[in-house]
Amino acid sequence: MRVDIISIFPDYFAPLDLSLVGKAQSTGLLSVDVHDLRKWTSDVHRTVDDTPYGGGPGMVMRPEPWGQALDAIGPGTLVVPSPVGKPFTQADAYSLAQLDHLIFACGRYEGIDQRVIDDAAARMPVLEISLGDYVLFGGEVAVIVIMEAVTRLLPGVLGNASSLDEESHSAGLLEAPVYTKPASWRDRDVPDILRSGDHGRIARWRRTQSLLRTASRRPDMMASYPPDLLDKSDKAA
Ligand SMILES: Nc1c(O)cccc1[N+](=O)[O-]
Repeated sequence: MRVDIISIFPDYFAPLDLSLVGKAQSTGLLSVDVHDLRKWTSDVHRTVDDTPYGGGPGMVMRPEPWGQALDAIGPGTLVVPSPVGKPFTQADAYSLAQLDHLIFACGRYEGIDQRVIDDAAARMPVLEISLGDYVLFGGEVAVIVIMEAVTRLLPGVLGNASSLDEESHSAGLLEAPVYTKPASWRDRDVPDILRSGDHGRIARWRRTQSLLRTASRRPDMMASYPPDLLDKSDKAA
């Protein structure tokens, strides 16, 4: 997978050289190129913003630098993290992980001139994605989150791909609580079932805990969980 990131703060993306994303780059599973938007400015002050038409607070990112940057880097699938985007889900991470070329546009200020999105959409798929209903300074941190969610799904990145099967949000439920040694810690013991060695009962316990946790914390997920995936033993939970 090829990834291009366009930002006025390219240094924000140093974390992508760390951990598994960094390893994915070093093993050739992923290439990440970060571009300073100001490279496509032509004035002495390397201006990327201007006042909004129609008035209002703040500044808007000018279309010219973005248009030239996307002309140079595209086509690909343009991903624009934005508070007005579609909420990002694990399903979206899986979809993005299937693509060959992602281009991330990091907006700042009050956002990017709408014509940049409209012009790009005439030449490539454009996805406006939101991480949540809150306001950030810009799209950079959202790109790091999306990059981590997507990279870990690339074949060969995780040593044990089966761990993807049961983790939260992949199976449509929150995962069960996890424990490790010691068996007792500050007078709190690991549930006996997990030390029983009875893998069938352990699997059922984890399933029950997953359903209970999802029902109590994410009723929205429970409501959209396919009923035919709930079996008789679940209903007893
Ligand atoms: N919420 C927000 C923002 O305020 C600015 C850029 C991106 C996002 N987001 O992805 O959620």
